[in-house]
Amino acid sequence: MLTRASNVAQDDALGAAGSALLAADDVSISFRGKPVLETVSIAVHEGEIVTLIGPNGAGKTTLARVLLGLAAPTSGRVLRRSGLTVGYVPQRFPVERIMPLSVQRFMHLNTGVSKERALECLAETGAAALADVQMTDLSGGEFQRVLLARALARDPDLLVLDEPARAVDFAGAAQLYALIAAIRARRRCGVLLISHDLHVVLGASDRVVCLNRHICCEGVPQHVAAHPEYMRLFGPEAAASLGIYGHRHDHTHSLSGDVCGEGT
Ligand SMILES: Nc1ncnc2c1ncn2[C@@H]1O[C@H](COP(=O)(O)OP(=O)(O)OP(=O)(O)O)[C@@H](O)[C@H]1O
Repeated sequence: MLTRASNVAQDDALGAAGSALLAADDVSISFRGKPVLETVSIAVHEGEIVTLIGPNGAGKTTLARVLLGLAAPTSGRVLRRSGLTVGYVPQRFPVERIMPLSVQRFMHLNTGVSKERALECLAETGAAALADVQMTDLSGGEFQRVLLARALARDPDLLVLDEPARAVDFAGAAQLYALIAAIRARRRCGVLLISHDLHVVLGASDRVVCLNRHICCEGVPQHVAAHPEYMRLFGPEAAASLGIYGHRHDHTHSLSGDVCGEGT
């Protein structure tokens, strides 16, 4: 359940950020006097996948939390489209190991989602067969699909996914990002992704924002991959490898990741 920071404006001031669903405007935040974000502006629009990348400790999760109203910025504003529904999958989601909890029960826990809706959303993320499995028995990739299904059950306008491919191998990460791209194509929701899996995730992104306390560079993946600031942060090898994986979004994907249509 989201709480709202006092300076989240739910108003028409989004004009400043165009048709954004959610935007940060010159946001700064410090913890115990240590600056973590400095004058950061970012916006996520309907139907686009924006990926936030940056080294460990760059402030990515903090920025997501500020955008969601879970942390109050020291200065700057967060602007949210009126009535916006957000599905948030945080980086860590501890599941009580002592208490038995099936996937089906987890889907209902504090959500008020019906059994049918829960099963529909599990099917959408390819996790329908897991409904009776215990949460503690899920693999890393299965766990992420269940978390994603739970976020989708809110019928969100915007998905915020913090490191969804953490604890997932390379092939599993590619499948997961194909799934996220397919969900975006079907639902036309906005997606804010936080990731370290640069060469997989950049191919699934419309826009990349490279953060290291401040925004170092941003733009379409190819632009960011060639940017000197990106190369400085991640090294020329990382930048070169992106050329192999970059693709234009001129098609959509099925749940299995297969190309299944033209023109997203
Ligand atoms: N509530 C807090 N109190 C104090 N310091 C914090 C708090 N939240 C975050 N920080 C600090 O802010 C910095 C940025 O953390 P954050 O988790 O946003 O980075 P990140 O880019 O998401 O990192 P990672 O890629 O390792 O997950 C870190 O130095 C972290 O210790």
